[in-house]
Parts: sequence; structure tokens; C-alpha cells
Amino acid sequence: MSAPLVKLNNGLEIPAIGLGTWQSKSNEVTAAVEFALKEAGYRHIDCAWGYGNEKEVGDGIRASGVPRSDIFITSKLWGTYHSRVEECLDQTLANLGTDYLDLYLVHWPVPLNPKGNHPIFPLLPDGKRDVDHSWDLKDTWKQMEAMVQKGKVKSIGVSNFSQKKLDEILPTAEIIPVVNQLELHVYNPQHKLVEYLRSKDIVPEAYSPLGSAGSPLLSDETVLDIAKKHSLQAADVLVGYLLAKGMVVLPKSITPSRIASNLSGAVNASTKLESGDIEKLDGLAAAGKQKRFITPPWPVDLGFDHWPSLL
Ligand SMILES: NC(=O)C1=CN([C@@H]2O[C@H](COP(=O)(O)OP(=O)(O)OC[C@H]3O[C@@H](n4cnc5c(N)ncnc54)[C@H](OP(=O)(O)O)[C@@H]3O)[C@@H](O)[C@H]2O)C=CC1
Ligand SMILES: O=C[C@H](O)[C@@H](O)[C@@H](O)[C@H](O)C(=O)O
Repeated sequence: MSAPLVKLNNGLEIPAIGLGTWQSKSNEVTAAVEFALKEAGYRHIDCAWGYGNEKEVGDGIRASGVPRSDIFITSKLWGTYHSRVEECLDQTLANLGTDYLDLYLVHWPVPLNPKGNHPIFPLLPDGKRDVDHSWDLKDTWKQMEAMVQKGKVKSIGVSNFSQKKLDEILPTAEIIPVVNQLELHVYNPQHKLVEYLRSKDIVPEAYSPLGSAGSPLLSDETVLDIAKKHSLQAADVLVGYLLAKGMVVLPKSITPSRIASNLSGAVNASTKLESGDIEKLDGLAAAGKQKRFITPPWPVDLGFDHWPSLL
């Protein structure tokens, strides 16, 4: 079984299901990536410099024996490197053991102090994250564009960009981001933002599609009812719902049976779900279940709906 392909605005294609690797421990991720590629039919791996496990992901890619050219690899630029994009990218390429990425994303629209008191999470004396207010996001994007010109990445995109943040880079962008990777699931569907992305031909990529670790989504009554009706598992419905909506979906697992079913079960679910099921799932958040699970304490306004106020 393989995942369907989704067309990007530059004509390239991305497999609609990618294996997530955030919080996959270094001693577990190699086997997970190897299994996903060799046994479960995955051809897309979602990584990030900030996850600290790219070397082990690279080991899994090589152990799978699947040719590099058959695999779609994404990684992400961390905040302390907004003014040094090529430096972060070169580390990622070396970590993964490849000479190009299929997709490189700006991880968060928040430049962090590159000379702060920590290489990943620099903090100010008051304990807040040390944001580099002097750096302009437009210049991060210029440096991202240069990586395409240099041939180090095939496509570039963003992650965790609200409409407000996209509107900071789009007027001067020479390359339109191909995707925006966001927290998207039945409790956080972000319908308005997704509609905006569609209007700009930017593909929504769904992270934490199962609601991340310890998720209540897997025991949601509506999800379970729909799963029962079609003889599916809850996770199949959650991933299949996003697939059916034409999104790219990034379920993470280090458990072989789940890695397999998150692709095969979800593709099956995407063909079985009826319009009434999709309507019900689309309406869960508005019916009182709206919830974000990933809200790091950025001391800036990201411009998202339903973001806890931390300012
Ligand atoms: N751009 C960004 O800022 C972000 C990007 N991401 C990307 O998206 C990926 C997915 O998001 P993530 O937050 O990891 O969460 P997910 O929604 O993918 O959930 C992962 C959790 O669900 C469990 N799980 C996986 N499959 C099943 C299943 N079939 N049945 C029951 N439980 C299951 C996993 O356990 P186990 O592994 O033990 O099987 C793990 O605890 C990340 O790994 C990362 O690649 C995520 C967050 C932010
Ligand atoms: O991709 C995963 C997430 O974005 C993760 O990298 C962040 O939430 C990070 O832990 C943070 O605290 O800022």
C-alpha cells in the first residue's frame, strides 16, 4: 500500500502521508523509519533540526534500502538560525546523510537570538524565550529561496504560520510556500486558515493529526461511532478524515503495527468516509470541542485563533 500523491504549486508531488519523528527517541526512531519505508510503504519522512534525532532518522533511511530518490524528506529551520539558514540546512543534510531535501520549512515564524544563552531555547533573565526582534521574517524567506536556487532543497514552505504571518512574507516572496504545516485535526480544524491557504495554492499539512501523545481524540464518541460504522479504528478515521480533505498528514509512531495502520487503515478510511461523516467531524470543534495541543510559550502574538494568551 502506498499513500496518494498531492500536487504542490511548483508542479512537484508529495506523498499524502508522512511519518512524524518528533519525540521519537534516538534509540527508537531508526527502527521506526526503517520499518515505515521497508515494510509499511511510507515514502515521506517529516524531520526537523530541532528534534535532535536526524542522525538516527538518516540511519533508518539507509537501513531500509529504499533509494534516496524514492523518498520525500522534509526538515525544518530552527528559530536560532533564521539569519543563518544555510548553516542550519547544512547540519540537517549532514545529519541525514543526504545532499538535498525535498522540502525545507521555516519551523515557527519566530526568530530567536542566535547569540543567546542556549543554542535551541535561549531565554531572557525573566525566563521568557529570547526572541530576536531585530530580524525580519522576510529576510528568513529570502535565505530560504536562495537554498532552492543553490539546489540544496527542491521546495520550500512554512510551518505554524497564521494568515497574519504569511502576509508578512507573501508580498515580497519570489517563491510561494508550497505547504504550511499546522496543527490540524478534528479538535483544531482551522477552517478559515485552511480556506485562505487553498486560495493561495498552499497545501495544508496536518501535524499532530491524532492529537499528539495521550490524545483524547482517539476516544472521542463521534470518532468512535464513525469508526464502528465502517469497521475502522479511531486512528484510521482521524487520519483518513484529513486525507479525504486533500491534506498531507503526518502521523507519528514508533510502534510497527500503528505505523502500518496509520497508512493502510487511513487510506482505506479516506475512501469509506461519507460526506455526512466528514460534516460531523468538521463540526466537532465548533460544537464545543475546540482544542490545541501544541502551544509553546512564544512571547509574541502568532496571530492564531484559539491560542492561549501568554503575553
Ligand atoms: N511543525 C511543527 O511545529 C510540528 C510538527 N509535528 C510533526 O507532526 C508529527 C505528528 O505529530 P505528533 O505531535 O507527534 O502527534 P500524533 O498526532 O502523530 O500522535 C502521536 C502519538 O500517538 C500515538 N499513536 C500513533 N499512532 C497511533 C494509533 N494508530 N493508535 C493509537 N495511538 C497512536 C503515538 O504513540 P507511539 O509512537 O508510542 O506509537 C504517539 O504517542 C510529529 O511527529 C512531527 O513530525 C508535530 C508537532 C509540531
Ligand atoms: O515540531 C514540533 C514542535 O514545534 C516543537 O518543536 C516545539 O513545540 C518545541 O518543543 C517548542 O517548545 O517550541
